[in-house]
Amino acid sequence: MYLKRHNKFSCRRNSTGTSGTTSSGGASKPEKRKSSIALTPDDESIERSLMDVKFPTVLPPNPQLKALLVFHKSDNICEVVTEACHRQQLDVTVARTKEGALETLSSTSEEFYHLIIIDARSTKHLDAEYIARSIRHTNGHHFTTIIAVVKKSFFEKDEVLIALLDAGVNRCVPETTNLSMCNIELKQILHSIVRPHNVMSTQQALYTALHRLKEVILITDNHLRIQYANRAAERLLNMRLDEIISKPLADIFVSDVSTIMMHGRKNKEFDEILTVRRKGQEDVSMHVRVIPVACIGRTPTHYVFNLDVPGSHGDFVATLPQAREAPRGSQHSIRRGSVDVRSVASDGLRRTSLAKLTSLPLEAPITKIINLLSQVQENCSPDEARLIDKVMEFLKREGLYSPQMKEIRTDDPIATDLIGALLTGPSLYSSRRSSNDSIIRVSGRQSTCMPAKMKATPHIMELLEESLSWEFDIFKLEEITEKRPLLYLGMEMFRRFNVFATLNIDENVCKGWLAIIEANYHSNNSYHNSTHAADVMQATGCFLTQLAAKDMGMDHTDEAIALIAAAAHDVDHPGRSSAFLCNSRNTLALLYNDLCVLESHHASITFRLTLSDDKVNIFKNLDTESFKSVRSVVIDMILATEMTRHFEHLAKFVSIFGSDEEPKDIVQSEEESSILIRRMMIKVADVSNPSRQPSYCIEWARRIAEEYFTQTDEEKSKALPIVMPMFDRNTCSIPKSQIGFIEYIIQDMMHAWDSFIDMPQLVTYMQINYSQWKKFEEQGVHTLADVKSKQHSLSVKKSAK
Ligand SMILES: Nc1ncnc2c1ncn2[C@@H]1O[C@@H]2COP(=O)(O)O[C@H]2[C@H]1O
Repeated sequence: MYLKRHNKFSCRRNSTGTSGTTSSGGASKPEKRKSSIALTPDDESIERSLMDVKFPTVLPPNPQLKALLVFHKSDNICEVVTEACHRQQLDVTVARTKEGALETLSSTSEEFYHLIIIDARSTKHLDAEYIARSIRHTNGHHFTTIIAVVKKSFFEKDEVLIALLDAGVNRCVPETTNLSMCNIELKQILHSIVRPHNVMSTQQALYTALHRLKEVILITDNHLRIQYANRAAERLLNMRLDEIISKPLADIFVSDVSTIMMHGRKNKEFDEILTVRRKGQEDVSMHVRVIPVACIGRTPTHYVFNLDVPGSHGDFVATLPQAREAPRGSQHSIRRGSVDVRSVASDGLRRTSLAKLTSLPLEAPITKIINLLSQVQENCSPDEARLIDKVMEFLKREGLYSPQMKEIRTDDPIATDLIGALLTGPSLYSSRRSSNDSIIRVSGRQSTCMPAKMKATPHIMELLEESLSWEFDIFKLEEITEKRPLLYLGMEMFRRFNVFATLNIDENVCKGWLAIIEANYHSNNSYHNSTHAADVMQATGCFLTQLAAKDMGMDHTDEAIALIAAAAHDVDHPGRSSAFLCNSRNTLALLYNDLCVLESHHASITFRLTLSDDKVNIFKNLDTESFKSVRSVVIDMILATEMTRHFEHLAKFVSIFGSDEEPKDIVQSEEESSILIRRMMIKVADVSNPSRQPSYCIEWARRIAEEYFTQTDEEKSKALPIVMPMFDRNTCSIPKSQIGFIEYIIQDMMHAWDSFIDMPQLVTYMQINYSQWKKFEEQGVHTLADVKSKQHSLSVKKSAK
């Protein structure tokens, strides 16, 4: 139990500085109080002189101080302490027991105190040592001042006082019934301990800001020995903090740094391009600004270095790998002891770190411009350089940095064909004239509201028990549901994730929705059919489960949205690519101006179908605002599956979640983070087939190859431009296409997602499949027929076991 006594009005300094007392129960309105440790005349002069110095000193304003008094009863000592606190205008809370005191500081309580005064006169009623130790062990009480009131006689027994100080007490004060002595003692404590603690906590905030800064900051002492380095400095130098601290500055610069001190002695800033030495990496030229700071006396005691990469402006440093001993994999995966994938894939698919993303062929045009400007800046006058700095400031603004694919260079023409077709936008489509046959037959399907008959046989139910396993057999479900896997799996997922309750919707409406969505997938597509949709939904269910298990779970609405988007993300896919639709002047390409043609169509038709009939409208019970927000997230997720922006989505995700820190530590709104996670989740689910177990992976590869070949067949027969000429059923090597797909699209993405979500099986299966494709390639397995016969022999072997 603790008693809270706000004595805000019982004693306060009036405007003339004299003290007056008002009744705490009085109805008078509280005046705005002067801060609790008001600056004394001495303080004010200190503040003035600090204002005069060249560099700002951190003097945060005094907050309203809060004190917790832990006294088991209100005897005369306690009353004197309480009164002294009131005189110093502290906001006082009293606790009578150890439990009461600790309860107010517990993690669930929002209370915090600048000052805690514990009655340590006897251990009979209160164990002051225990209380102090517990406070120090409670998060967020680093800068709390703890005072122990002890018996005068204790000052002869230093072991008692030392034990208290060792437990975290800042000062032991003798008991007194003399109010003015107590008042003076308290004032001294406020000035000499509480106030510095307050300043230190502000400095801690500044250190945190420095640590997060994209620019590199180093602070040295007056002998140019490094005292502080921020995280960007660790990244730049490719060294850990303990390797950097105390190092002479000369060790990290190739350029001569002796002139820095000459400038410093004249209190002058230094501003030049210097070359930095980086451990195990190439040297890099940096724009170095050095500010000398005199903390004591007149000559510089410290130098603050601000290093900036000409051209890439900090973003370069942000994407550098964190200095750490991790020959492969993130610390995250090593910590959890993930499978040694090298042993599985010894043939050379190396585990790449997320930093490899920096070597992806991405370059924003803005980077080129900034590089050119930096070159100009090196040889111009200081005034011109300042102007260029300003220009670069503008150019650094968001939106100008969206990376685009540069030229793709692979050794293999099949990979070049595939990656080019997946990642390039409409400008690269051939402009050759072509037949304008529409291949989309949306009308007729669209208005069909399928009766959602379901017969969940024991066999289906048994299979669905495993529906959240990464090894779930989606092809078996396709077979036993007679090609209606989406309906059955969808209902199971909706049930498991409580979607009926979340959307406040009848199960039958959900059934109807899944049925109409499934009916609008083309069952004659070998790949983009409802089995693919069910597969993506199943992967999404696995990811949602894992996120929840890792305490990163989404809320119920977001889970429902993710499942809905996954189920519908390819609805009415014609089995031809967007490029094909553009080349053939399909109505959809005309409707969407050749931009994100398929994905725009999937999103649009999802809502057209859903809103077409109340019997399938799973959103009908949402209010207008909720519907708007659900709709926008579903659309965003479906559009994220568009592959031309693959690297943009991946790079954004890695830049936020790529380090080993918890996402919450990174300055990014929760909503922005959720968007990145949701996009990445559906993207990974969409192309997770190379990370499924080998027999499924081969089957998916066979299906997508068949679909690509059918497109090429049609392009040939209709004399259309051939989007992927290498995907000719007579000549194409399927293993080669899979090797390229894994190397260029899948690998980095799976590593990034695994590092975030902790599902090492994604990487392990990918490695195994990669090795398998390499082996097939060596064995001369190329065509669909070859792959089919391999599948056959593998399944025969499996059933013989
Ligand atoms: N195993 C695979 N091999 C080659 N391409 C694939 C494979 N899996 C998915 N894709 C492609 O990746 C694309 C992702 O978006 P879509 O589903 O629209 O179309 C998909 C296919 O074109």
